[in-house]
Amino acid sequence: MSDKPRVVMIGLGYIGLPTAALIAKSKTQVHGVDINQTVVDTINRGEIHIVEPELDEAVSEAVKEGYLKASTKPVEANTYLIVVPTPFKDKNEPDISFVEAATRGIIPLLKEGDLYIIESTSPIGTTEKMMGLIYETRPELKGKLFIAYCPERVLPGNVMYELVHNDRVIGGIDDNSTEKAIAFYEEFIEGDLHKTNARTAEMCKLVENSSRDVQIAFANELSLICDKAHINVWELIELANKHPRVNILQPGCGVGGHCIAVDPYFIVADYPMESKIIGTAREINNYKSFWCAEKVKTAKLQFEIKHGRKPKIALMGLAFKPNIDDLRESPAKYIAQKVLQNANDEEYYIVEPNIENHKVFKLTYYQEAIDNADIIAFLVAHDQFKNLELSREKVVLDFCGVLNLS
Ligand SMILES: NC(=O)C1=CN([C@@H]2O[C@H](COP(=O)(O)OP(=O)(O)OC[C@H]3O[C@@H](n4cnc5c(N)ncnc54)[C@H](O)[C@@H]3O)[C@@H](O)[C@H]2O)C=CC1
Ligand SMILES: CC(=O)N[C@@H]1[C@@H](OP(=O)(O)OP(=O)(O)OC[C@H]2O[C@@H](n3ccc(=O)[nH]c3=O)[C@H](O)[C@@H]2O)O[C@H](C(=O)O)[C@@H](O)[C@@H]1O
Repeated sequence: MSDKPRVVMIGLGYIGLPTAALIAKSKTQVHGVDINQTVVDTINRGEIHIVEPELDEAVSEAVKEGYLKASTKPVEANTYLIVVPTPFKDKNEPDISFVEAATRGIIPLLKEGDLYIIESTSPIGTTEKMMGLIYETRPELKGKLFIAYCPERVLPGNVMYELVHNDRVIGGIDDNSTEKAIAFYEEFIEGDLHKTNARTAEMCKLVENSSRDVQIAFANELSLICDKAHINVWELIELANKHPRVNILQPGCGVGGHCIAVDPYFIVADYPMESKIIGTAREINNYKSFWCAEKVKTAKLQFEIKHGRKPKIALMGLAFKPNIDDLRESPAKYIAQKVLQNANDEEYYIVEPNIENHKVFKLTYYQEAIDNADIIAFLVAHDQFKNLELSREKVVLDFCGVLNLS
């Protein structure tokens, strides 16, 4: 067993578990903590509870070699990483209660010289707040701990690669904390490690995702304008992007996932007067989902008037983005819920090729839906939906450009 610092990783989800496995790979003993007993048991069997390429081998090896163990309670270590959820509450206010609970859980274990790092996406000032909480409970440790914030930037689906190769931004509550955290990450990260302070690092994460949200909002706004102007928005963007300094993103049926659709609110909640573009981008991206649902309803009515019968409608995709099975904050799911409200289930085919069963939606195989539907609404540009043969009689609503991008 190694003499390197023992690490406690609190939160063993989409980010905490891959990170724990990566640290364990460098022969550092990692103690993973999760409040979910099923998660803990699964990991201790060397198995995983989430879908992420290459994670199963990494966890199985780390557990087999004895470098990764999980439990529901933290143990004494030298380094503590907080990687728990940071959702939002009503009125789009950030909820840091998980970070606080995780921090409270380790306060009794802390000793002089320990390193405490928050990786959870957090509103500005969270690291300072947690420092306050720690020193309020353990005043004898004041100034004797290293405290830092280091946001995670990995893209789901490519986590094992990006964990190692992405650059990281590391901000301590003082220079010594930053240096100590850099020395820790240097052990297993190959990307460049950029030094800053905790508040800037917190803001940096929020800004990265807000920037993407704003850029997608621009594309979604264009799609609304182009719909009225009878211009193919996909062709338009492709042409505009031929300019050497223009790079417009793709419109879709809204922005989903528990990061880009959430994190910008962490800025807006604290700085509502100053964050006009960020707030408006959120509104545009949310509105785009509503607009798509209304388009489906209108197409249905028009069909009924024209043909004197109710159409069969296929909703293609439920996930929050292409080729994944994650439905968190999914605009496609929102649209499906919206159009199914007060509708007869029999009128709809719901298709999600990355999921076998869903507890609310009855799922249909995509080819069956395509063959039998009168109206086909593409909500997510899954690979399976590309290059499909569609009869000319069908009404096609391509909200995600899957037919144009094929
Ligand atoms: N999933 C992603 O793509 C990315 C997520 N992030 C951020 O990383 C943080 C974690 O996200 P995920 O790993 O996706 O969340 P997750 O929901 O997959 O996992 C979090 C885990 O923490 C556990 N947990 C909650 N409270 C706890 C506590 N007090 N003690 C111990 N365990 C506790 C939960 O049971 C869960 O297993 C969030 O702040 C998120 O915004 C950042 C970059 C990418
Ligand atoms: C700045 C950035 O690229 N952040 C990444 C993002 O991951 P996520 O999977 O949520 O991002 P994404 O692929 O842009 O998808 C978000 C949403 O935006 C939509 N989307 C994306 C690109 C585009 O041109 N048009 C569009 O409509 C997607 O369909 C999806 O609904 O958020 C992650 C996070 O913070 O959890 C972060 O680690 C990732 O690096």
